[in-house]
Amino acid sequence: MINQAYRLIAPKQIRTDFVDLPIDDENVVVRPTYLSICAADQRYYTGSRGRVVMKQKLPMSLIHEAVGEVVYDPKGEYDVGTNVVMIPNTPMEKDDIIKENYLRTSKFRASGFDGFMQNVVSMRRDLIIPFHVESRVAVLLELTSVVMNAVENFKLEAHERKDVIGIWGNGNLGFISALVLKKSFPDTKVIVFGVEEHKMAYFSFVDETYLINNIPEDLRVDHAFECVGGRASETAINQIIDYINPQGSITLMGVSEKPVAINTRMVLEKGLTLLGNSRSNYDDFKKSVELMEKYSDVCEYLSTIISEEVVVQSIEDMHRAFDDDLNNDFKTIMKWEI
Ligand SMILES: NC(=O)C1=CN([C@@H]2O[C@H](COP(=O)(O)OP(=O)(O)OC[C@H]3O[C@@H](n4cnc5c(N)ncnc54)[C@H](OP(=O)(O)O)[C@@H]3O)[C@@H](O)[C@H]2O)C=CC1
Ligand SMILES: O=C(CO)[C@H](O)[C@H](O)COP(=O)(O)O
Ligand SMILES: [Zn+2]
Repeated sequence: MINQAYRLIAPKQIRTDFVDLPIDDENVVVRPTYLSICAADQRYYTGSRGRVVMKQKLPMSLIHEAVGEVVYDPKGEYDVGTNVVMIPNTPMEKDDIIKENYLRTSKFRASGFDGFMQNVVSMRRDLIIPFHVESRVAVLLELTSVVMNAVENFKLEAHERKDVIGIWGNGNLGFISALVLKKSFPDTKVIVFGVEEHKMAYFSFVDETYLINNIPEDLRVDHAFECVGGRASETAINQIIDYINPQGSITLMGVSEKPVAINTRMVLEKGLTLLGNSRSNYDDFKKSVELMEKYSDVCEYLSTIISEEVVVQSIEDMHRAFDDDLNNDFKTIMKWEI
């Protein structure tokens, strides 16, 4: 079967490629319905990954945050029309110790192989999960699963005193991290730190918010989540080091193109633990689906960070979505009608 893949071939240039669609019993054909733009997609779209990496990765369909509906299942396990989330991490082997989203042999959609900007996607049967919430909110499942991965790691590695958790970064990742942490640790005080005052208004469910240039001198957190990324994560991580109690854990999630200089002398002096977190696996998605299906308020809060919904019926609409996204406070989603 011939399929259309909308591939980035150079910064801000998208081409329609006609590709063969693999169909066999191990795959289910899914038609994307909603796609959501991640900062990682923007780094490719705007070409800010640098020439060497761009050359290695392109041409490539973008987007790794997507839901869709089943259009064909050779084994008949899924009814046509079933809403499913598509898991972007594609493990090529099993490992008893290392999580599949960290295995160097795993492939990841829109990071070296085609993402979900396609007419239909042939998905491995073990990489789709049905859901029963609004699709336009369910499209945030991937980002939620990334937080689930990080919170699971935090539960395993951080000491048990969790009176105060600080989240640096009042954007998409910080918002969902705050939401999941409040549900996971209802007795813990969750404080969000950011730059823009107006974005703090979205964080009505957390205990306190502070602008980073107006933090009380004596404020302390037991643990912290860094949800900033880019060059700004250097400032954020060093500020966390200043405000965290000894032997606290710092959950690192922000992606930076360049190495980040941090105050390692104080990391040693306070006996801090740095936890690296990236992407997610099937179980993290399963927990995210259960979270959304169990708590209707979670879906309501998540819908507040959908800044714009762009109906995509042409390549021009795709460009508009990516261009608008650069100025949107939170998430830009695409209603996929091409
Ligand atoms: N580890 C993983 O698997 C994943 C990582 N990410 C990464 O996480 C990072 C954040 O993504 P996302 O939330 O979508 O991005 P956003 O831009 O939505 O959020 C970042 C937020 O941090 C704020 N900020 C900037 N500087 C500071 C600072 N010094 N202290 C506190 N807050 C600050 C920004 O404010 P302002 O906008 O006003 O500057 C913004 O609100 C990115 O690098 C992204 O690639 C995303 C998904 C998965
Ligand atoms: O956004 C993410 C997961 O949701 C990851 O940060 C992203 O996959 C990293 O990929 P790349 O190395 O291609 O930037
Ligand atoms: Zn992402």
